[in-house]
Amino acid sequence: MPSLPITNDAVSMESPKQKSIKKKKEKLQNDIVMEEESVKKSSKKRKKGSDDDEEVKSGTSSDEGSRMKVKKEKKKKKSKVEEVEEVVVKKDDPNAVSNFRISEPLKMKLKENGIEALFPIQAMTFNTILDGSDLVGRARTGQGKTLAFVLPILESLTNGPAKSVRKTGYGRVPSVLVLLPTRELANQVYSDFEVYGSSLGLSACAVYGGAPYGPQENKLRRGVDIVIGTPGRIKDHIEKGNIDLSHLKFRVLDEADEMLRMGFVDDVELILGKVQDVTKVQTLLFSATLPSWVKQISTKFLKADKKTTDLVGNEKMKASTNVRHIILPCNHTAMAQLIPDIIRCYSSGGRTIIFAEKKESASELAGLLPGARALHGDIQQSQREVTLKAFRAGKFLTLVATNVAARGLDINDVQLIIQCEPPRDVEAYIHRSGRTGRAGNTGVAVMLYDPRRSNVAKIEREAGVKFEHVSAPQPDEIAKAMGGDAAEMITEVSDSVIPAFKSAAEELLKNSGLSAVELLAKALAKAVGYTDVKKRSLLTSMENYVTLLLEGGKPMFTPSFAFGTLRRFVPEDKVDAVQGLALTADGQGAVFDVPAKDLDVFLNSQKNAVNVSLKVAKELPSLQQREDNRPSRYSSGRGFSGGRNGGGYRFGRGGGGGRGGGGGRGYGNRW
Ligand SMILES: Nc1ncnc2c1ncn2[C@@H]1O[C@H](COP(=O)(O)OP(=O)(O)OP(=O)(O)O)[C@@H](O)[C@H]1O
Repeated sequence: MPSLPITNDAVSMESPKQKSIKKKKEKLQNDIVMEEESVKKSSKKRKKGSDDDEEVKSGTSSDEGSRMKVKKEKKKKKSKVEEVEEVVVKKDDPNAVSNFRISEPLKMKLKENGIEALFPIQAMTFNTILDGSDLVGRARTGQGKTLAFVLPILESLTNGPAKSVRKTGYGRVPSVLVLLPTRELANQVYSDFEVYGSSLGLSACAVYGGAPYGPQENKLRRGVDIVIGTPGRIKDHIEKGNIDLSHLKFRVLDEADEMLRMGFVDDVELILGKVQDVTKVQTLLFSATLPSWVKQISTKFLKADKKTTDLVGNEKMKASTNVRHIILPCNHTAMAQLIPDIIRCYSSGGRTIIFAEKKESASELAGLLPGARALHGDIQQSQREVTLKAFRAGKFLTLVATNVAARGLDINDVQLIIQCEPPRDVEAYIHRSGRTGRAGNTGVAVMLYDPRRSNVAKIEREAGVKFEHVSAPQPDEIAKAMGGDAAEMITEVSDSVIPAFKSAAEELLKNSGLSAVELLAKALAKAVGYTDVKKRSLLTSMENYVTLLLEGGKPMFTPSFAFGTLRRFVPEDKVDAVQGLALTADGQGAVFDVPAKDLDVFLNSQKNAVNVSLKVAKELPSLQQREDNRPSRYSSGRGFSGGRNGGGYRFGRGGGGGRGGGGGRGYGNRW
């Protein structure tokens, strides 16, 4: 049977009607902004015109009135926006929930959770799954692949083809088995099945390693309809006789490529092989990335007439289109000091997930960043769950994780992803950066890299992203990013505090030797916790270093040639202190960092050189890329083939450690 057509993502699927509604919404939103601006302006005018305290006060109270009016208006208009939205969903959207064979209780539950229409991957696969086909589904991160299998499975079990054959009652054996790569993902998918399944009287159970067997066994013994778990623990339960797959109706491989890459391929095969009559089971395979070797493997697990819905296909851009993909040069020594500023500039006050390659690096970095917590495979499972729950609840805003958090995790308001170094696989880049910009929201992914060692071009090429190149945030950018927040915080402080603090303020103004504006600037900085302005180099992002550009009037083929040129006119000890020297992409020069205190020595010594130019780089030029010859982490679909040598590092202490990773069960040991 033919595959479903490959279509573009949600953005390009807008109908003319939807476009016109979108315009209406934009107009309404513009109106709101314009009205706000006009109130701001009139309040400014009032303040300007009043000299005496009383007048300012009355101006302020009328400001408050205006602000409340704007808020009310805004609310009214927002609800208009929502109304418009609802009309689109109800009347015209072919993906409206009402257009699918979804039963009433499930519809209600979806509505309760704000879901009125299916996302494209869900809409395009719903009937195929409900009508009984095996399916390979692929859509970019955050596009709703989980509900793409949850909804039709639930309907099939309660109102569709699987209804008549499904086991019910106490001690029933499961009808659905979902295999996925991480424990955190198991819990997340479990809660989707619980939320939506309970509305139809179906129950689910999550089973994964690191958690006690007892409660899992009890639940399985009482009988569940859906089992979700990681391959190792599922296999254990099968072997202990706790899971009976004889009446299975659905097998789902979520994040299939990662499961197989992690070395779970034997476990997965063994589990899937327990199903005696495969003709009676529907198998679904979903991921945002489907390397060709996974497609080959899928022919082994899925029926020959399986369907494929691939919303990425041959499109160049494989990563999320809702994410700004940024790269920033940085050496490991500078990382822990730089990251807080990246968060200040790019997180919009939301949550940040930082990805480190190794467990030790994640713990170490979490310890160095105020308010951050670590999540990785060496942390006890119960603590992992506590940490993730607290992160979801907003109790802390920075999570430093290994790849355990790279796949599938859907956490509200993650605005920023930071990757401490380029991952080896393009798939890892796609999934990590996809923890933001989900369900139509936007986000930022910043990847740190060492220009001399990292190969970002490979990721750029294979993920199809066009990286924005930026340098370490400089004080003016930080002030710009935070100044608005700071001003808002000050504006929000009640005027009632003025009399209490006025005399202290007057005293400060009199004695500080600073103007009122300068003092206020300091107060704004303090209000957002930024008390020390640091300049950073463009190349390594190190504090108190400056990036210099050396050009010699002829091609510079190697770093040693550049060092040799420098040695001709700069004192030896100063050349030895140079950091991060890298050749420019045009082959005509080199950039490197020098301690700010040595800057004059470098610039003045060029008087002794002929045909050489040395100047402070205003921006980082394009640099030569290192070709990546590292072996692939997996081989021909048989899971992870070996560890990675080197790559370990210590934060703030420089240097690269060398520790073999991997071993055992693929990544099990790495994260
Ligand atoms: N039809 C819908 N309408 C609104 N929100 C939805 C809809 N479907 C899913 N969502 C929300 O979108 C978010 C992303 O969904 P989901 O986690 O399933 O994405 P995904 O494609 O599996 O991503 P990843 O590839 O990263 O695992 C979730 O918060 C989910 O609740």
